[in-house]
Amino acid sequence: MFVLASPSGAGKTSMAKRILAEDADISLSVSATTRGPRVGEKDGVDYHFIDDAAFDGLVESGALLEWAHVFGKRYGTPREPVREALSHGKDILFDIDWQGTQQLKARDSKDVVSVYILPPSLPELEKRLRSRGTDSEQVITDRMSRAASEISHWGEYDYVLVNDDFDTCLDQIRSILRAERLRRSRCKSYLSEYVRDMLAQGL
Ligand SMILES: Nc1nc2c(ncn2[C@@H]2O[C@H](COP(=O)(O)OP(=O)(O)O)[C@@H](O)[C@H]2O)c(=O)[nH]1
Ligand SMILES: Nc1ncnc2c1ncn2[C@@H]1O[C@H](COP(=O)(O)OP(=O)(O)O)[C@@H](O)[C@H]1O
Repeated sequence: MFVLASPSGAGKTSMAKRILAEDADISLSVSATTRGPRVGEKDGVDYHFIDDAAFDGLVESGALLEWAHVFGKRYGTPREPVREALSHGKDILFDIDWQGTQQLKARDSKDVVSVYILPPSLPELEKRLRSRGTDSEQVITDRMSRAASEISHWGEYDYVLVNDDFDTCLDQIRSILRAERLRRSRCKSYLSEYVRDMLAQGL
């Protein structure tokens, strides 16, 4: 379970899209949300856009692995696609906030790798929110007013990157994925067989 988090506008969704496009071994956990779609966002691809009643239904039936209030809306991770991906040995990428990250880690901290993406500066963060061209002035002001409290959670993450140059940051994310996939604990059964066969073959 690979988590990318950041204050709104720092670039996590753009990074996630590039990783998902180039790496067939990782898929996106598509969250459910009560916020409306932005221009260009597709239902079922970027989010499952649902109303409050439908969200209540998901919470009550236990269909969400975690959920949280963010910017006055609700966002949550459907449980089943995560179980399905993990059962097939696939990695899964989460674009979720610090509350969701804490909930995932509380469930299974060993299998969660978390990355926090910082902006180079607050003015640059605001510039990116504006340049994205998807949010009203009110939404941008609201997100900027919460940036400092969002950023205060950076110390809870395994890796912390500064997204100044896009390609440098993307490459750092790729490196983290590559290294984490090589962790002994994740290759244990394969390595046990490999070492057993190698030793059995002798000199
Ligand atoms: N806990 C939790 N947070 C989520 C989920 N989906 C999205 N978020 C977070 O909600 C926040 C707002 O997301 P969004 O409205 O897409 O705005 P953006 O961050 O500016 O792209 C971001 O911090 C997301 O990472 C989820 O399923 N669970
Ligand atoms: N390193 C970067 N330099 C300049 N602009 C960037 C960089 N990374 C992302 N952006 C732009 O900033 C805006 C916000 O990025 P986005 O991925 O939507 O952020 P988030 O998902 O964290 O809210 C987008 O227009 C994106 O193209």
